[in-house]
Amino acid sequence: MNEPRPITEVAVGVLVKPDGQFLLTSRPEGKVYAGYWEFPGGKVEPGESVEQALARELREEIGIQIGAAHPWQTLVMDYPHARVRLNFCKVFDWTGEFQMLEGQQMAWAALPVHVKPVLPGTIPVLQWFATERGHAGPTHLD
Ligand SMILES: Nc1nc2c([nH]c(=O)n2[C@H]2C[C@H](O)[C@@H](COP(=O)(O)OP(=O)(O)OP(=O)(O)O)O2)c(=O)[nH]1
Repeated sequence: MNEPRPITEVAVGVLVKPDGQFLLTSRPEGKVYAGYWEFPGGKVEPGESVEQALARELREEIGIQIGAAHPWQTLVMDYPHARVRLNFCKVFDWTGEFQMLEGQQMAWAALPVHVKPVLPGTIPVLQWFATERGHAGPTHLD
């Protein structure tokens, strides 16, 4: 049997506003899946917890300071370029102005999501939201 591919831990932030809208950002030029929409986050560095990595990534990428990160769901994705474990955390509190420090775009979204394309690893999150919110019908546009 083949050895499983090594897994890269990724911390992902699901920022939710009081009205239920959630933040999506586009992947910057130069990264794999450039232009695809996702929840902001990035790889956990050695010695960091998921919560620490999330706070760092959101500070570096979108310029905000987050309050508590609430672990929500995890998902392993096997991409051609990597095998990743996405650690999705909900975040309800943050301070600072949003700044797209890597030239991304941002969008506050609701179901169904209108920005496209969305990253494959983002689609299950939209389905979790749909279940949580009793949303029927498509979660995003193809
Ligand atoms: N941030 C984020 N990454 C996701 C999501 N869904 C998903 O499959 N991924 C994948 C894409 C990448 O393979 C990996 C995240 O790595 P990344 O390239 O964004 O991480 P990073 O900011 O640390 O990048 P770098 O230092 O390697 O440039 O997780 C998502 O919703 N958000």
